[in-house]
Amino acid sequence: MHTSSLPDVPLPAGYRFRTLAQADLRAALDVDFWAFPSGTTPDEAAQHPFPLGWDRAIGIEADGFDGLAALHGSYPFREFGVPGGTLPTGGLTWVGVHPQHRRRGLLTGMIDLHLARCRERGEPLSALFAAEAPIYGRFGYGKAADDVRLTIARGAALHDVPGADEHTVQIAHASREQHGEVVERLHRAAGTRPAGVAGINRPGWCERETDELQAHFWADPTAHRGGRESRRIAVVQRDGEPRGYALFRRKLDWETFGPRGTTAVTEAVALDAAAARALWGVLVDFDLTVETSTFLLPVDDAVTRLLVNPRAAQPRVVDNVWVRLVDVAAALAGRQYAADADVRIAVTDARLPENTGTYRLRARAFGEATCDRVAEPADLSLDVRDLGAAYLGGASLVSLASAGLVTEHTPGALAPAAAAFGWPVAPMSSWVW
Ligand SMILES: CC(=O)SCCNC(=O)CCNC(=O)[C@H](O)C(C)(C)COP(=O)(O)OP(=O)(O)OC[C@H]1O[C@@H](n2cnc3c(N)ncnc32)[C@H](O)[C@@H]1OP(=O)(O)O
Repeated sequence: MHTSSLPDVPLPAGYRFRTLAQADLRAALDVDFWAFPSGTTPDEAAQHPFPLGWDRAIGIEADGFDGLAALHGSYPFREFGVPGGTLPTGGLTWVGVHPQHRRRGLLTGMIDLHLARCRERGEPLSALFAAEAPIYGRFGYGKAADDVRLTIARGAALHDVPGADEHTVQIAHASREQHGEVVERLHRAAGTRPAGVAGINRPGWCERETDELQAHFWADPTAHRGGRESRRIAVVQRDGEPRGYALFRRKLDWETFGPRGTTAVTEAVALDAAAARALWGVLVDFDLTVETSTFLLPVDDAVTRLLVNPRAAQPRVVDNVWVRLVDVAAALAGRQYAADADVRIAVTDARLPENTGTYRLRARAFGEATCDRVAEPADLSLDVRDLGAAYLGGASLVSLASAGLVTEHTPGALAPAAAAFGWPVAPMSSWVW
């Protein structure tokens, strides 16, 4: 048992944190499957790549209990997209508590440990995908991004884009050996310059940065296919240069009157409008299918504009990444702003009281930003959770104020601050970690 390297964070009596190693894989999968019921067994799952690094996987043991009572981990995102740049971010994940031990404060202890370790490692942010949306607000995480999910009828009309017909689309079995490099390169480019405009990135975007994550991402176990075919890829090219790709799986269904297959697109990126038009033209027109569903797309993705009848695609908007400012001053100074700003913001943070205070943020539009603690009256005040919601530019401070979550103390301070906290491109992560 190794606990000495962990910060001293309390747990309820009878429970203790424990660092984990490869020998704990089965126990980790077992508690995970207790938390997330699965048709797969831990023994089966142990055959496939495990995405967590063991240096960041922490279990909880309980007196008189075999196995692990709880588990959590985090991914070391060194380059998590924030407006105009990237910041090191602890991507909280694999949070699970055995049903016998729930509602005793184990999640609370795990969050405290996670945030303490983020601070130790110099990660000014933490981010996560929430299994259930009500869980994480109490711990200072705000809903920072949405994604949109579409169901596009086969053959749906798309606007023409000049140059689209100069592209070719190659369709193949997807594999890390064949496509790992091109997918990584295009995915990174789509996050850095999603609209082809220099300096305007997509906040919330992050790469599968570790080898464990890459191996896990490309593994394609039959149990995870939901009855669909193995993973396929469409790569759109212009003059032999890849300009976008989509990962997808089809499923064939027959009814009395004919085929009713579907295509599920799990990730799609394109570097410009013509490439997007060429790619989606293929994705919405597979033989023997009636519709194409999408998974995580930015709410401002090109396809939402390419569709002549976007309403017919039944858009559903769902919470995507949640963000928690672990070090408020470093986080506020570590992003760019969409307008000049000079504003004093009072922040409350019950979980990390060292963050509570007033911050003077000074920024040039799309340029340098500084943030200092001040002992001055605040122009605006809000909780760290709501600062997390606004941080990636996805939630306007004005909209938060309309729900009573931001208070304007200096008349006229709110609107310019809201403009500065915005960003020209909607935030989103293209994959769930
Ligand atoms: C980032 C990720 O990995 S998301 C994955 C989260 N995991 C899951 O959803 C798997 C199934 N669920 C579980 O494993 C557990 O029930 C957890 C992790 C959600 C909660 O763990 P617990 O140890 O029961 O939480 P804990 O006892 O610390 O509760 C802290 C507070 O959160 C609240 N809470 C816990 N779970 C939920 C929930 N699902 N919805 C709403 N509130 C919740 C508790 O009521 C408690 O509130 P209180 O302080 O007002 O009393």
